Amino acid sequence: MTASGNLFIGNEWQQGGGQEFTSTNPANGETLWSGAYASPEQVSAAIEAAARAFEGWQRLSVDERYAYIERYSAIAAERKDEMARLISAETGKALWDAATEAGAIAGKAAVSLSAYHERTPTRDDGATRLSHRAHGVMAVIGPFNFPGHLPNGHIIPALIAGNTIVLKPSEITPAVAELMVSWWEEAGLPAGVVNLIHGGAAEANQLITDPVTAGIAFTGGIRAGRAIHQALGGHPEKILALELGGNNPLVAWDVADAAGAATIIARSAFITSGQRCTCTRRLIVEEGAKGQAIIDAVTDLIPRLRVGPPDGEPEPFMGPLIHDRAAQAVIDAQHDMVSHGAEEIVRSEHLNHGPAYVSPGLIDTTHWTARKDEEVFGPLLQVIRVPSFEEAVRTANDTRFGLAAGLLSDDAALWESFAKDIRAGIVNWNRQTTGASGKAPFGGPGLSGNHRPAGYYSADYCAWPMASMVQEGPLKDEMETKGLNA
Ligand SMILES: NC(=O)C1=CN([C@@H]2O[C@H](COP(=O)(O)OP(=O)(O)OC[C@H]3O[C@@H](n4cnc5c(N)ncnc54)[C@H](O)[C@@H]3O)[C@@H](O)[C@H]2O)C=CC1
Ligand SMILES: O=C(O)CCC(=O)N[C@@H](CCC(=O)O)C(=O)O
Repeated sequence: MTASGNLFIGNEWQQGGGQEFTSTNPANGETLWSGAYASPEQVSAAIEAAARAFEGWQRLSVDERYAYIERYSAIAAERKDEMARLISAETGKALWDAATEAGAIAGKAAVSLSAYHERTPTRDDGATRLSHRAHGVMAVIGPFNFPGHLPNGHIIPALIAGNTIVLKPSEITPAVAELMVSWWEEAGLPAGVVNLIHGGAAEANQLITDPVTAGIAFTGGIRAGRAIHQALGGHPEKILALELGGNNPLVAWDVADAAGAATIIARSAFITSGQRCTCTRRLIVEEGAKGQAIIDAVTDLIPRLRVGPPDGEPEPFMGPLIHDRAAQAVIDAQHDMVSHGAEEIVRSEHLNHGPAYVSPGLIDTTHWTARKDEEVFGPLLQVIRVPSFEEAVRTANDTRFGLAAGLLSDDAALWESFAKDIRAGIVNWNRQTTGASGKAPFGGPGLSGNHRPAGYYSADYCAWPMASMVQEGPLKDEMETKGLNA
């Protein structure tokens, strides 16, 4: 935390008045950061500061607002190594993986500006006019797994549109949020345009239900997403964008290069230790020799994936999970599957590096009798063998979620058919399910969100359209009024 405090309200750093908490490096258990949650009064003060700033901020032109954002992005680009090291230390991501996130933070501004112009165009033909207006104070609530890039992916489009922000990052990753907010301060942003509070569910709930908060951009799991949706029931006046999890399928069918497929599968399932919402959770293959060849290739590859300290040499493929409870949850999920008929192919195991580490696991859940359609947020990949491609697509769609899906196949006709029938927002062919493009919308149907995709379409939930019919003055009413007595 900064010398003067860990909350940023109205451009002042101040100590949190609520419960004290710490952030821990999952690779070694060391305390990385300590601070305190915002008190209820401080949550209110942050909202008030953002509300005061809104009037002036929304009156600036897009170009004027963007000038601040460009300054922030230049700082982010200059200091991306520092950010990568912090992300890696706070989340346990391999340093190379954290560096891609730090790069994405720096690269978000330009793409968000084109998205704003494309998605919220201004039109004026003399008689009708279309413009877009900001909502007001927007709450941004972030997850731990992309503690910089994902909140940043809400904040920048919201600021371009003219909103002001109260950010509540994950309580597991406060330090990354703090560094990011210090860059906004350094960029000279007017007081109150971006505010930072820390807290958990209670603080988030106060923030979103405050009558002044006009919009909520949330990225996280289904449980919190549902709680927010319920808390805002009966409040149609608030814009709510929920980016939630997935139980993402990857179908491998008619692929000659099984080893090549295996590397794509590994990058889909195990990158960031399986802690991406886009990670493949279910690998669907053909019964018999063809499917077995894919499974064998993945089985051979798994021991080659280096798991170790995020900054280790040689560099690891993946580091620890976010904490030891997350690691244990993977082991428990695997145990639950095995006790209901699933068969371990490569067992996910605790590793000597520390309690937050587990190795990648591959498990055949074809005969799992108590199948759960839940996101296991870690490096455990389920295999499901099916007799036909139709059954593969049916199995892929057999989920309440709908975030990402993929097909690995040499057959273009299968891809065309897959793309027509699969139900997911991100659907890839011969590419990993992870690593979505910021130039595309990011979200999906079902329990993966509430139909307000982020990424390129974030501009949509950051502004509302204003339609005008206009006639230049002086006023002269030339329209006929029917039913009017002379
Ligand atoms: N679709 C997407 O864009 C993405 C989705 N995710 C999902 O996020 C999850 C992992 O991140 P986590 O940090 O563990 O998620 P989480 O849902 O536990 O926490 C996310 C945020 O919600 C807050 N929160 C928790 N309970 C709340 C409540 N009742 N009301 C209001 N706020 C509450 C937390 O304090 C935190 O800031 C996974 O499920 C993953 O799939 C992660 C990244 C991207
Ligand atoms: O908004 C964007 O730039 C694209 C979204 C994105 O970066 N997605 C990442 C991470 C999301 C996650 O899984 O937490 C991805 O697709 O890997």
